Amino acid sequence: MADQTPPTTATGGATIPTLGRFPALDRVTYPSDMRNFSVEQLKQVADELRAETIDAVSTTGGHLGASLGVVELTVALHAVFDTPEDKVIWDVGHQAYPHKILTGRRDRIRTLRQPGGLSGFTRRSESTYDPFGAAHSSTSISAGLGMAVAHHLRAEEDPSYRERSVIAVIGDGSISAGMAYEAMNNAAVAGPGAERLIVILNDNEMSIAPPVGAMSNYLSRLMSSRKFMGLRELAGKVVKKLPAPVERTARKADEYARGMITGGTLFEELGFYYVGPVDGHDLPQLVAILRNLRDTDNGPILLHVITEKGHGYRPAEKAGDKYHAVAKFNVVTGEQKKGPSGPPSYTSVFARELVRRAATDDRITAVTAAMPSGTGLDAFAKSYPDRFFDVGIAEQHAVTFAAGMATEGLRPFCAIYSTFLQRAYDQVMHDVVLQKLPVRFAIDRAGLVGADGATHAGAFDLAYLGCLPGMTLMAPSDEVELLHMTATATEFDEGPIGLRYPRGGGLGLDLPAEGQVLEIGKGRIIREMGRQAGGEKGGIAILSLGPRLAEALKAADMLAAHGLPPTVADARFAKPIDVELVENLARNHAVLITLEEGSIGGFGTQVGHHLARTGLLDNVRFRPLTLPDIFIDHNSQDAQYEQAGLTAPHITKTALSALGVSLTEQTA
Ligand SMILES: Cc1ncc(C[n+]2csc(CCOP(=O)(O)OP(=O)(O)O)c2C)c(N)n1
Ligand SMILES: CC(=O)[C@@H](O)[C@H](O)COP(=O)(O)O
Ligand SMILES: [Mg+2]
Repeated sequence: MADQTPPTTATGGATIPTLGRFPALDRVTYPSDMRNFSVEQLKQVADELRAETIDAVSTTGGHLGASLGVVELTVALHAVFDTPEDKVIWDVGHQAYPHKILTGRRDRIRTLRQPGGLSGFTRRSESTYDPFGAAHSSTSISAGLGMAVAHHLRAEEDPSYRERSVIAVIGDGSISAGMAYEAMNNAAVAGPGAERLIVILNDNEMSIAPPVGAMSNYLSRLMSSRKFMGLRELAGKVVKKLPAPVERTARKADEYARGMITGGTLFEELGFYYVGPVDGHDLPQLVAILRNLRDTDNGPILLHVITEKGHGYRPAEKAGDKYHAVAKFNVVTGEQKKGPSGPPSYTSVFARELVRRAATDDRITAVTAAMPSGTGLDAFAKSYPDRFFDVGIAEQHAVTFAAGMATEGLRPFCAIYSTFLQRAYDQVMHDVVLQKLPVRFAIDRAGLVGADGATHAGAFDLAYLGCLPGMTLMAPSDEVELLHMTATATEFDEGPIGLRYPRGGGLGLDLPAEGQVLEIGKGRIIREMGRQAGGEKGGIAILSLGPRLAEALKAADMLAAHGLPPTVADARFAKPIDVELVENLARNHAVLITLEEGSIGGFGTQVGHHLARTGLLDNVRFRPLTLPDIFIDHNSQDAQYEQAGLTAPHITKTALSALGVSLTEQTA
């Protein structure tokens, strides 16, 4: 088969096999199909796999750069290990597209991130080759260690249960997070089974942005101070299997000797057997090394692999972001098909106001956990590099770091996606809220986010922050409101405050030159029709929090067409709720609907609780509209909200049915 080399095509300066002609890859539906391939054949599989990945993502969009960097590693892992019995865990899972193609999902790879299609991350329910679901980073070593230890326990109970290798592949960005260290700290002492854990550090010197921090510097030094490890050195390095106590003594002596000669690596100090650095694009070498590691139970092992993000596709290699996440694109030119430029994103409006305010307030600082462009703080960094802090993928640290700054009289803005702030919950509660520290949380990507799906949905922040005593929480209904709320957060020194806003563009409203400071805990009436229009049935009130207000207004028009124009109010604050507004709406309307882009337990719960405690619930038909109690899969944001039942027709239907009016009755 090696002589069946496919013709090649120039694509963006890179040379890849002609699309659609994959003689080697076509023979591989599952990894076992290539386990008897020669290394030459595996190389051909890798070339074709890269081309197939590029072609597929050009039609779907997605996380291309990370996937291209691990093509050779993916082929080598599946060729050498007995997957799915041996477990390969991809940290984050955004680099797992080639893995999906090789593990029975090639026929669906062009449904990636599409409605009803493959997830953009690993997922247990999708394949037995995905032993652990991911999307939030830095979980792979913990999960892998758990599996390795569990395998051993199971094997002890049941002799037919063969011991397995567990491989966790983690990036240089993801290894900066605390969880990775917690896992490594535990690995060498976790007990029997842990010696079957192989951590592969996929070091491409990139996170989403260039990686930051001492660990990243350390890895660069480690890489540049040692030449790539060759097979000969490896053979000397991998100690033969010995009875456990002797082995441990031998390893101690070995580590000591290496420490004396070369300075032990951090990983060796943590009890890992460090192997590397090795060239992660040299497939024959990778195969040989992995075979050696597979056949030793001398771990836990850390294999340090050097790769290039975007490798093998010139437009990605040349791009500053290495094509971390791309829209659909032209394979030949690499040009991305960005849609028509819509209104400015919420993110950029927040950043604009923050930058403006920071010009006259040097107490404002900004903290991101490895998402400078995603949070818009790259703009802040350009203007105020000394007041900008990218702490790496370290949300917990980011929050407590901001708390420390707040104790010194600064006005820190901690800008974190809603879904990633979940990881720092105890820091929010214990380090910030309990101490009433004025940390400002800019909670981006609140609500449903589209193609990243359930793992990235900002569904829960209203619930998990709203229940904290002394927390103030705002949600803008449009971009002008976001400007005001950013201004409000800047001036609010009474304690912690959060503003949550969605992924994507605003309504295209004209933005005033500056935001106005809002009165804390006060909403606003947008239309006051429900009371008069209610007639004998009583009127309808819709109290909306956040950008669903646009749908509330559409529903208001629909209800008006039914002769029942409602009152519509914008709550602005999820906490403290505007008690006066809520009570008036409840007293003066037969139906009160709350609306929010968040889960059960959020704004509607706060309102419902107040109504119940004051007895007002006895007299009003209260209908809280929230995200449903399910995880909503990847889809367009609009389709997700449709599925969630948070669109104008749903609101209308809810209002009418609460009044006991059927739609057919009204249309008749
Ligand atoms: C807890 C958490 N914070 C932030 C992110 C967003 N994120 C996804 S991938 C990524 C960079 C990962 O870098 P690295 O591990 O080096 O992988 P690479 O993309 O370079 O292969 C970040 C910050 C995340 N997925 N999870
Ligand atoms: C993999 C990951 O977690 C990020 O790359 C995420 O997909 C970014 O999402 P946004 O596109 O909303 O910034
Ligand atoms: Mg990286």
